Amino acid sequence: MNRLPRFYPVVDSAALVRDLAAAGARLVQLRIKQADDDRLRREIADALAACRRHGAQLVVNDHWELAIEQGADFVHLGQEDLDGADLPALRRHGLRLGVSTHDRHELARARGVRPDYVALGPIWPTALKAMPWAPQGVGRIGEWKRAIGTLPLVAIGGITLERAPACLAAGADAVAMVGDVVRHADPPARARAWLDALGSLA
Ligand SMILES: Cc1ncc(COP(=O)(O)OP(=O)(O)O)c(N)n1
Ligand SMILES: Cc1nc(C(=O)O)sc1CCOP(=O)(O)O
Ligand SMILES: [Mg+2]
Repeated sequence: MNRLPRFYPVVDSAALVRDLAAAGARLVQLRIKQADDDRLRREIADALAACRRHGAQLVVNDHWELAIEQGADFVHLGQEDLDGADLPALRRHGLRLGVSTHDRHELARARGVRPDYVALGPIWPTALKAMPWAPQGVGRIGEWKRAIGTLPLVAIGGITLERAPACLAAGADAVAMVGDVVRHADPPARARAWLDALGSLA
């Protein structure tokens, strides 16, 4: 298992994938929740071209068939997506898999599909989406890491640059975020600040 870059931004456009990859991000997720297949194809293709140009890896959230078609590096799936996804097809086409977890049951289910990383969230409250889970707290990162060992763990939910070191110290291998970068006045500059703060391992 190749180590995940510690800085893992989640964005909703190929343009932002491009800008963050150009700024130095080496793992970026394209998370588009409402779009028709033609637009999704264009966005994924453009995001992938930008990642290839800058030596970054692209994660596609939800849209696993288009991710296979376009040759993305990773797919990220939520628990509700696992039933409908053709996981053997992902493996056949060489895509790696990230799975969301929010409680012990979901962690056990995620581990059962042998993902390349699991995510735990929301660590802190998040404004991005309504979630039925209470904030996990930093302590649960350590609990998850002790449970999964060398399987990479991504922390997500309310994570800011200021909060990130606590997540990494608690055992997260990477930190994922939306608002702290996407809602910043200058997302590429914020990405560079993240990369500087997380050091060469980012
Ligand atoms: C790195 C990472 N972790 C968790 C999520 C959430 O994914 P999911 O459960 O599929 O929910 P949506 O993002 O689709 O609303 C993620 N996207 N990335
Ligand atoms: C997309 C997502 N998934 C979560 C989970 O817990 O599975 S929390 C989250 C939102 C992350 O956005 P922000 O960094 O702005 O809080
Ligand atoms: Mg999803």
